[in-house]
Amino acid sequence: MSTEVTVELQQLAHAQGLPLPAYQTAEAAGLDLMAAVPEDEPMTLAPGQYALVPTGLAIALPPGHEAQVRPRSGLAAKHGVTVLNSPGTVDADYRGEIKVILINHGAASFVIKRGERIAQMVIAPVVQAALVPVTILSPTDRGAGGFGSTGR
Ligand SMILES: O=c1ccn([C@H]2C[C@H](O)[C@@H](COP(=O)(O)OP(=O)(O)OP(=O)(O)O)O2)c(=O)[nH]1
Ligand SMILES: [Mg+2]
Repeated sequence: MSTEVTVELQQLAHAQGLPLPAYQTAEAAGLDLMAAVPEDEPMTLAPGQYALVPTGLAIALPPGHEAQVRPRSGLAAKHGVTVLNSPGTVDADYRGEIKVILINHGAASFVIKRGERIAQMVIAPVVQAALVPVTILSPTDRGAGGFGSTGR
């Protein structure tokens, strides 16, 4: 079973009437985020275009956690629509509206209607680093090899 943390959720005025995000299945990792665009003003992404899409939601995460804004595979597979900065990072101390930067890599225009599930949000623990400046790093077998150094 997955672990559970309590996250305060604020539905902003322009999201009133939309359902709150919910896990779609028992072990789902992500909460679907909905577009809080006006009912009479859907947003259209022309091919190659990107935009900041409002969700009408703000959250207060417990310290030591983040929310990752990730694409929905269905939108990517069917329409070429994805999250431009994926995974977007929502910091635990952010109290503003969560927004999704959607980009249309598809060949056709993509219309985002109010309530459309545009991305998903995964809550995850965060480890902060205590950085220790050194002149020489501890050695390993790999060393500086990378980018295909172990062969194909
Ligand atoms: O997809 C995203 C990514 C970020 N944010 C919000 C929450 C996050 O805490 C804040 C800052 O995000 P980030 O650190 O990625 O952006 P930045 O360009 O570094 O801005 P800042 O200087 O405000 O940190 O913006 C979103 O709503 N959606
Ligand atoms: Mg930042």
